[in-house]
Amino acid sequence: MKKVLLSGGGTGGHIYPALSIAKAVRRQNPQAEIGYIGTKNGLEARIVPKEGNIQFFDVEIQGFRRKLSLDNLQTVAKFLRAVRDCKQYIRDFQPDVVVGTGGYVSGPSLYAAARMGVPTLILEPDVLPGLTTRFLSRYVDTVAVSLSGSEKHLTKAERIIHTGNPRGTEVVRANAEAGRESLGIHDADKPVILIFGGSRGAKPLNDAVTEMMPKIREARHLHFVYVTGEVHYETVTANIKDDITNLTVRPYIYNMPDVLAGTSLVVGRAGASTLAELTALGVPSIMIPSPYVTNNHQEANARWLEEQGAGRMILERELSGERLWETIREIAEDADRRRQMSETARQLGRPDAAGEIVEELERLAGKVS
Ligand SMILES: CC(=O)N[C@H]1[C@@H](OP(=O)(O)OP(=O)(O)OC[C@H]2O[C@@H](n3ccc(=O)[nH]c3=O)[C@H](O)[C@@H]2O)O[C@H](CO)[C@@H](O)[C@@H]1O
Repeated sequence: MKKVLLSGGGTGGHIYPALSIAKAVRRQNPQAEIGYIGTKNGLEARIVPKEGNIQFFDVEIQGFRRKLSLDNLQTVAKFLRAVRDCKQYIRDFQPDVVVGTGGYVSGPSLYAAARMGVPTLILEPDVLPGLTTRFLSRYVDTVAVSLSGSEKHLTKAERIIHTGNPRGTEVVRANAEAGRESLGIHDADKPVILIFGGSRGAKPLNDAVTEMMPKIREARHLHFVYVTGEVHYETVTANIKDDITNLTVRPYIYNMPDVLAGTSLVVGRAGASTLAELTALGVPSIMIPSPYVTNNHQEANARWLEEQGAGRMILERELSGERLWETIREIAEDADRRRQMSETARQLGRPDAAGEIVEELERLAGKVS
């Protein structure tokens, strides 16, 4: 397999799995050429170029509204234009296989590829497949699912394989020491508590963290890494005094695999990639699922983790600085409990996911060429 064209966007949960696949492809064939179809204004336009050596093709696309609306006519027009652009990119790049990892942009890319007879695979990261996967499932050659249960919503798919999320593979290869160093944490024995609200930050979580700041300042035996999300950074940091020595605040973290590998406890949202990362590494967590997602799927994710004993869940409507602090304290200060949660989490992980996906891509590429 020499040329792979990836496509996924909007949030980290769709971009990072695609990049993990790119890395796994290159481990097998360092000469492989990788292309990426994304939107100019999406997070992918910032993240993908940082990987280096990936050709970026941009398309314009917008999502469908669930209600009947005039906007949807415009969406259809944009979709058709995007399909035309993708066909041109595919003709230029000549990929052996096209891979989608979700987000609206995967729609035209995979649809165009399937129509042109180029082998296609889509990865579904969540238990409840999104609109794009449901639409594409009848056109693509393979749907790779991350969590069992997805398959029953994808009855039109020709072939479904269970792989897990490739982000799991990437984090187990990460370097914990480099992660801590990059944040200026030099004490190897100090438990690190990483707080982040998905790839874009979460205001309700930030409010709770602001409320517990006096407690954080006192807990010198712990180190807190607090990722606010780019858009919230200025407002949040304006209220934090800069003399808190056991706290590192960042708007965003680009070397998350290394940072996660050096983390003792994560506090955050329950998106699919985050879950894959925590379970592959065996990091205990306190999840505050986002209630603003389709079919409340993050609560299902968080509940799944809690029921197995790998994490704790606090619903956003019950979140307060005090409640969060108590839960952090219970786990952070009990090393045995952390070890137990960590072991349980690790048993749920799928560290081989990327390799399994690459194997399927090889099979698909070989089928046609
Ligand atoms: C709000 C929303 O709609 N979220 C959805 C979105 O994922 P969303 O991007 O919100 O969340 P995910 O947990 O899936 O992915 C976040 C990714 O960003 C990384 N990260 C995060 C912060 C940071 O500073 N640096 C960094 O690298 C994390 O390590 C992770 O790899 O798509 C997922 C997959 O369909 C869904 O499960 C989520 O429910």
